[in-house]
Amino acid sequence: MDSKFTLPRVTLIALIEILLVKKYPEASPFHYTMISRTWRRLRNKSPPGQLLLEVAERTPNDGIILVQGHSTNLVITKPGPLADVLVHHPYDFAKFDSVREFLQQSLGHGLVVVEGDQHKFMRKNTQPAFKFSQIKELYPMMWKKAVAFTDTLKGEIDGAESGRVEMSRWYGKVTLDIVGLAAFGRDFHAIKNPNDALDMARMFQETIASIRAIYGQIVRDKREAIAKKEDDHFDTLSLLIKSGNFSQTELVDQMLTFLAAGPPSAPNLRRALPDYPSLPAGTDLASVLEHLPYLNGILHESLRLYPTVPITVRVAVRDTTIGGHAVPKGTEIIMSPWLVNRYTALWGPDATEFRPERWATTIKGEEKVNNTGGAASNYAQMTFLHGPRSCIGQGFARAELRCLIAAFVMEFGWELGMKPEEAVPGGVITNKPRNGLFLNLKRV
Ligand code: HEM
Repeated sequence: MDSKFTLPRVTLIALIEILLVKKYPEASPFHYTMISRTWRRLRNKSPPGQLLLEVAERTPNDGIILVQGHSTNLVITKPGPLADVLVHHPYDFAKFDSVREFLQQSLGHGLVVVEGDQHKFMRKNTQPAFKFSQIKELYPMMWKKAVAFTDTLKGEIDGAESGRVEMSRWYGKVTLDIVGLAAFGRDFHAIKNPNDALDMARMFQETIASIRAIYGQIVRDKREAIAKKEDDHFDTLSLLIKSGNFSQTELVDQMLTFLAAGPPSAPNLRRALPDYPSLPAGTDLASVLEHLPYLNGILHESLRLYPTVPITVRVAVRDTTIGGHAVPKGTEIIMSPWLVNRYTALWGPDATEFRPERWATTIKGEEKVNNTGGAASNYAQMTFLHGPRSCIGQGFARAELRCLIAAFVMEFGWELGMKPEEAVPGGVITNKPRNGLFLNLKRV
């Protein structure tokens, strides 16, 4: 990277720097650096967000790094400024029109896409479907699907004691099944029948129009069932219809949004679930799984180090402030869960190490789950963002991952089934295994 700093480049940077300080005198207290847009090219060679992390690690900063390309960008790195953007005045910032237009093609006017008052209204009316008591009700269904997932993996190794399996294909399908049941009360059976006509992952690529038609029908069916009082389900769609706040089109858009968002990872377990795989009547699975320190440590640590959304970008829609500094309308704001989640300033020198034990605290000789991973601020964990534009499905996603990890470790031991250097994250908008994820599974 240092070789990029040739004399003409440094001169240019210095010139831009002077102009910037003139144009934004209030920005002068920022510890800032000038970064050329050519870094974008470099970024493609490393996981999205990695370059921003390297910039932050090299640049002393108080939470905001000014990056000047053809427009002014602020990279937000620390809790105070993150809280300003995400929680204190979130509606001063919006997604880029181009991003929204792109998402709109598949998600219509779903929650991810809308802004301002429309977002406030929709969020308020969608939130009840995702509250804790609601998710608790979904645990047994998620568990059933997690066990079906392990059965499918056993089939993949032809019932043998061990075998090599590409995992990402299957977790996409099982999360689709879980979201299908949770959102519509409908089982797509994607995991059992890879060629099912309702295999949404494939259909998304084929034609959005036909998906909308199918969802339209599902919504109409559900409305009819509710009208005839035949529906007593806890699924999200039932709750949204019953709220009376959404039109037919809005309901279809929300459903598309949830399905697109779904797919994004024992001994104590055996003690906690002695009758595995069955759950004796009355088992409070949510409270069993949420209190296992190591299971939760693995879950939190995986989400921390491999955030599904590595970078998210906003634009200031009015003159505003961040961290006490004036930020003019039009300024671009870059927030990177990849950067923040791995930043030594927030996590210490072992920031990039996978250490599930950081999420457990020993109290009176007993290991208890903690929800900070030892970081001083909640904002050090940005996988689901924070505030009114945070992931509304985060409790749901954690619950489903707890079930999937638990059922998986009850059935299998594993080793990496590919070269370690090939098991790397990639993707442009979302993080996923660049070359698939091959594991050598061994029945336990
Ligand atoms: C590990 C799984 C998941 C991760 C890491 C994740 C992460 C995120 C992130 C980072 C955002 C904010 C995106 C941005 O503003 O740039 C988001 C938004 C959202 N997520 Fe998730 N998500 C996950 C699973 C889910 C699930 C399972 C659902 C629904 C069932 C869901 C529903 C949504 C919705 C509706 C939004 C938009 C919220 C709003 O703008 O008000 N997500 N998610």
